[in-house]
Amino acid sequence: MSFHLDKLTVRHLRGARAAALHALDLDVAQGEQLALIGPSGAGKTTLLSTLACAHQPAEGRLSVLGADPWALSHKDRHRLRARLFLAPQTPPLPPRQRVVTAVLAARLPRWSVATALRSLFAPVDPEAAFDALRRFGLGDKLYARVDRLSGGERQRCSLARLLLSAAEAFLVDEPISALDPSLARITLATLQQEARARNATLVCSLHQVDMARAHFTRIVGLREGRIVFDLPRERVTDEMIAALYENEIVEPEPHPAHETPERIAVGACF
Ligand SMILES: Nc1ncnc2c1ncn2[C@@H]1O[C@H](COP(=O)(O)OP(=O)(O)OP(=O)(O)O)[C@@H](O)[C@H]1O
Repeated sequence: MSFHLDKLTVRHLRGARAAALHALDLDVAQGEQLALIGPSGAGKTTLLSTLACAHQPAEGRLSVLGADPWALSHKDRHRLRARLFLAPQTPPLPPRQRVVTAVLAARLPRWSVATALRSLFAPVDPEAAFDALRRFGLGDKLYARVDRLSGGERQRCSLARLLLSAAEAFLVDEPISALDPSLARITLATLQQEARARNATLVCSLHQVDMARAHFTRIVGLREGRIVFDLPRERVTDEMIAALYENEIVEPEPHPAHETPERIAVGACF
């Protein structure tokens, strides 16, 4: 079992009355793949970072790869985290670094200090970084600077790190939020292939419900910090999806009257 949650409650602020996750029960077997869906603020990111042992739960029981992370010593919890890969929505990549160095950093936990230092100056295994980037359609960015990448390219650069990691579970937060439909499909397919090939668990939050239903066989719907459903995709109905997102669609503001060309021109000057 990769993850076992038993009545797990998580609060962002110690002592805060409102919990971000309320008494969640969830089991995820090793090698299983599931999509996490739900409206903004539902708790998807909080759940992923809790599974990554980044948030200490307030109540309930959590088991990650067979261990209670918060009963471990600091050092052992660090070792446990190294067996997981959390890909945040906005990856914290060092801005001035070359893509090749940023991707190879996924190997740091397995390198000696000498190898790590050497790789900063002359990348130790650029072919591996290239292969990982190529699988996400980014092979041509190997030597680009991270701060010159677009939002979608940064996201895929972070996912290329995942391929070079030795993680047994991938926790991926909205990996396709900045991608066009074709790249989104390639990206999800690559993540799923990699997870299958190494029998890693994949928990992936998605805002694109259609993509979640098309790619994942298990769908977990989260709303206001609670699991609303946890079902095989064929049992998830359109009505359930509508209820999950009910009242979440904000009507656009009525269009303002057209600006005169003069005003647009003045605005453009400033
Ligand atoms: N660092 C934080 N401090 C305090 N509250 C937080 C923090 N991060 C998230 N929250 C709150 O926890 C709840 C769940 O947020 P979370 O980011 O997990 O939702 P989400 O489903 O990932 O949303 P989105 O789809 O918009 O990314 C929200 O009410 C949010 O305001």
